[in-house]
Amino acid sequence: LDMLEEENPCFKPLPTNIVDPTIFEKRFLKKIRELGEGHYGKVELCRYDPRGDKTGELVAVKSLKPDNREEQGNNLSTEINILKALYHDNIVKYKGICLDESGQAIKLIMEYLPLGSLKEHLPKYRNKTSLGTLLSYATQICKGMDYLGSKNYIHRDLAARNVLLENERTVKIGDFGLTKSIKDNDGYYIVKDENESPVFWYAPECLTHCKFYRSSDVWSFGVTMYELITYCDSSKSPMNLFLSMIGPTQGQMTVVRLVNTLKEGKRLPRPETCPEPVYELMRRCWEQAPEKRITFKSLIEELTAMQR
Ligand SMILES: C=Cc1cc(F)c(CN2CC[C@](CC#N)(n3cc(C(N)=O)c(NC(=O)OC)n3)[C@H](F)C2)cc1O
Repeated sequence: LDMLEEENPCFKPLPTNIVDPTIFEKRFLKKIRELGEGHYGKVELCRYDPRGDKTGELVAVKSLKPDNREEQGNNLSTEINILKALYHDNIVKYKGICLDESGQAIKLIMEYLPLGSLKEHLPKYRNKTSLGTLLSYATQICKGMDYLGSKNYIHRDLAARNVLLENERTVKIGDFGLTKSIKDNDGYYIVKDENESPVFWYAPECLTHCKFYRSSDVWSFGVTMYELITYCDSSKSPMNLFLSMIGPTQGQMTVVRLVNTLKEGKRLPRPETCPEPVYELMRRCWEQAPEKRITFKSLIEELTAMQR
């Protein structure tokens, strides 16, 4: 029998030095500063420093505010499960999770991209960023979005503030806080909590019927491209331009005025630095009817052709 035991691998003790690299221990996660704040939580820059000598790696950590934990807990878990399953050069990398002792306050650990979002970066590096580079960023965003759509997800919050720079040449979609699966509800998601919605990036069907399709993400991409071409100049932001078009209103009247303005066929105007063909592409993202809008696949082809 002991011959059997020594030889048989089933009896060998499991090695204890195998650790799961996606589990981060709270005691080694040291907060450095806040990177952003959302409705229900925040994203912080942390150093994971198990050796305690500041040689650990920098990571971005998303966590929920205490009073939103129970209602938003499953949203963060959903976001974690979505990001964990996404592998694409233009999507921020999932690194793991951090459980706290109670196991209540789970945290999402992502790679840290120190150049930050396009919203912060483009205004500062306007003179260093050519139109070609902007079109390359737009193409990369479409590649990430086309991949997301191929996995039956809709993003629902595509905007320059959620696109990160890995380096001067590479961008990644960095936040999936509102991403939903449309696997089993025939191609659209019913938008529930209005207060999350960035209305000036939302397509008409989202504002009127609370329905969000893949093609609603295309509309938001068009608005994001508008931001790129204007180097995220806040004086020309989609919000400021739409407010100037619909007149300063407040509260829910804003959405009503916006819907009517869009229904009349009014759209964000062509920025003076924007070549006609590029503006034409934006306009094809802003077709009133969702099914008439250009797809991310076609956007990739047309944007690539423009860069030749
Ligand atoms: C709880 C919900 C919630 C909380 C939030 F704070 C936000 C808003 N937040 C999103 C993540 C954010 C922008 C993007 N993309 N970002 C990520 C990195 C990174 N991975 O490196 C980064 N880097 C950076 O700024 O370097 C100088 N910024 C930025 F934190 C804003 C959205 C939310 O849904």
